[in-house]
Amino acid sequence: MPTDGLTLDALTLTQGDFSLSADLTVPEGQTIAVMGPSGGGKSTLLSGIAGFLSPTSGRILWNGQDITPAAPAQRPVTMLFQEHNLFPHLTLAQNVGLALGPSLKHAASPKVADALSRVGLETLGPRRPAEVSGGQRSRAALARILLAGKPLVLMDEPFAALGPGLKQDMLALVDETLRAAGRTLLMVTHDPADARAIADQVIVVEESRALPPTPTAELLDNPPPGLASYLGTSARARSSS
Ligand SMILES: Nc1ncnc2c1ncn2[C@@H]1O[C@H](COP(=O)(O)OP(=O)(O)OP(=O)(O)O)[C@@H](O)[C@H]1O
Repeated sequence: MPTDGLTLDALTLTQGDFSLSADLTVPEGQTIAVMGPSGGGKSTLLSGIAGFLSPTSGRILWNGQDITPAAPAQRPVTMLFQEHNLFPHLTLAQNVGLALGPSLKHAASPKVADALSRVGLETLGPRRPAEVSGGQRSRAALARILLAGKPLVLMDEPFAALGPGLKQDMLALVDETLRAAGRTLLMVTHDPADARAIADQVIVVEESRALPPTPTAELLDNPPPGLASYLGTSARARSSS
């Protein structure tokens, strides 16, 4: 079994009477789209990897090291939710500075200025989240992830609330900045266009299983029956464009 990257070794995750199994490896540095029908277990998978949900069996390894017993903060993992988790009473610089520790003094660090400039927010550090646009809030959340320095980044439909143009811009920025930083990204999305835009491979989550990653074009050009019916005609329309 390869040891570089994320390995889910005979993993079972359980929520109520729902159970998800996974036995797969994600190579370090890759961008992976996580796709599948609603209720299939995509968020359950991310919660297990992040450590919010303890597995009922199996192990989670990062670069060969067993992280299954580690608390979320001790894992090499950071997670971005749709609402981005910015504190409304703090400035963008203070929010980004939290990646360096709980003191608000980190807002003045050159590292925060650098992270803000990498996402195009160099002048907006003093503003609060309510004083910037939705796209700019997404950028601030991405800056915090870049600064946090964790090698594995999880995103659960991160930009669903943005309009299509803005979403594309954010995906391009995520791709550019996380790849440059050598991060491994698992991103839940319902949109095959998102996967085609940035994902090297896709993990399909359906019928209580997370399947091993498959190269994006190969999978979306010829989806297995379960994924094809979930994607409907949209995947075919996009694959021919
Ligand atoms: N806290 C919980 N307790 C019991 N069952 C849960 C809990 N959270 C989720 N489930 C169930 O687990 C299954 C998988 O849910 P999950 O949220 O992982 O799916 P998903 O693929 O992310 O769906 P969606 O695309 O709709 O967000 C569902 O059947 C859901 O009802």
